[in-house]
Amino acid sequence: MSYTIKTLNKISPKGLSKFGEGYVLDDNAANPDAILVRSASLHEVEFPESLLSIARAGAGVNNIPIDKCAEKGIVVFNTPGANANAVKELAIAAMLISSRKIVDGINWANSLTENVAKEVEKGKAQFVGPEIEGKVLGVIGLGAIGVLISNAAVNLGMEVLGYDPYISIDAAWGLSRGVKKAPDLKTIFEQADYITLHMPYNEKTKGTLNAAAFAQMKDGVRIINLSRGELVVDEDVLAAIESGKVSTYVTDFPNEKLINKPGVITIPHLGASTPESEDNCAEMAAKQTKLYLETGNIKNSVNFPNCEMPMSGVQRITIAHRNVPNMVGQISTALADAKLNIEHMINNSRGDYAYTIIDLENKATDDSLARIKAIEGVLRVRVI
Ligand SMILES: NC(=O)C1=CN([C@@H]2O[C@H](COP(=O)(O)OP(=O)(O)OC[C@H]3O[C@@H](n4cnc5c(N)ncnc54)[C@H](O)[C@@H]3O)[C@@H](O)[C@H]2O)C=CC1
Ligand SMILES: O=C(O)CCC(=O)C(=O)O
Repeated sequence: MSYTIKTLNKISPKGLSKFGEGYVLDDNAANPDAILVRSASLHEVEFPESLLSIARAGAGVNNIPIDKCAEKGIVVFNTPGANANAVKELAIAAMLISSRKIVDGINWANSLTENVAKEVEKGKAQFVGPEIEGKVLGVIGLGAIGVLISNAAVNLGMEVLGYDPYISIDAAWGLSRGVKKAPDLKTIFEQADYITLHMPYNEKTKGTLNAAAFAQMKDGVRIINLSRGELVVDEDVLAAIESGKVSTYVTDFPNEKLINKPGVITIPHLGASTPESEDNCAEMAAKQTKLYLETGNIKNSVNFPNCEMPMSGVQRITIAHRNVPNMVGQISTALADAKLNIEHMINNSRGDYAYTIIDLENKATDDSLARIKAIEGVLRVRVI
């Protein structure tokens, strides 16, 4: 069996090498079995019938229409935590450059033409900025990145307040005891000297930092946004800088409104741009894709449930379907009517969608497969 993988964006060769024999890597494939992508938007893309999966080599999946994919039985993966350390390190740098006027200072030093050493000592007073030790950091979103930055900030001597209404048990276990729980955003807004955003961008989080939020914050607060531009209302943060409410806004998401504005430091989406994180993300994306193509097992999907079973029997069929009653009953009946015996089976659900893996003792007939495909709510049937 040979599979074609289409790659969008620069995906680390170390990760792509995981595919190995039997895989064709083609940037221009018209009918790929799988896509590997970083930040390229797939919202306007028409997906071919051949496409079985999309793997986001990274965390945020707002560039992928995950519900549309689910309806077509296309499994979407991401790579949880694979670039978290890279973002944590940039977040620490962002806090420091938001405080110490390092960027303005470097630009100024480079603009000097003569008597440089003397001019530096005379002019440096304009670039004084506060230390972060002893200050209050508000972390919004305590997932893979939020936990790392919270713990690092505690170690740097900051007081850390964390807010996450959906925190996972694993994330809670990973948090330093020094991190205090904020019961709501208001607490973060009212108490933090620095606020850093580490939640996903979606309809609920869009514009979380808006004029009403800035009004509740301390004067001179510093805002770090390495998550997604849309979480902060550009006009409102610019107005808050103008009024002195916000001292500095560091964002990894420059746009025409934000570049070259006083008080705004724009970084060209470098959060995950380290060799280590590019390798980690690509390796994880490749491994998950390979696993899915070769076994139908799903690991780290964002639109279907995770579902894994060791291969057994003579033939495996997988069914991606809507999460509706009696689906397993209808599938089993179609198989039983064709005198097909199930050796092992697993069915998991997640929200509106579910996934079933069945290992058969004998090969499925075309008729039985056609019957399963025809069941209302079945989105994709694969024979492996
Ligand atoms: N600048 C860059 O290059 C990168 C940016 N990112 C961005 O950072 C985001 C977070 O990444 P990870 O920590 O890896 O994801 P994650 O999924 O591990 O953590 C996200 C956390 O946000 C929480 N959350 C969801 N809605 C929330 C809300 N309304 N308020 C507070 N918390 C909420 C979730 O419960 C979860 O704990 C990604 O979605 C992505 O947009 C991630 C990696 C690189
Ligand atoms: O691939 C990249 O450089 C961006 C990473 C990112 O934004 C993410 O993982 O959400």
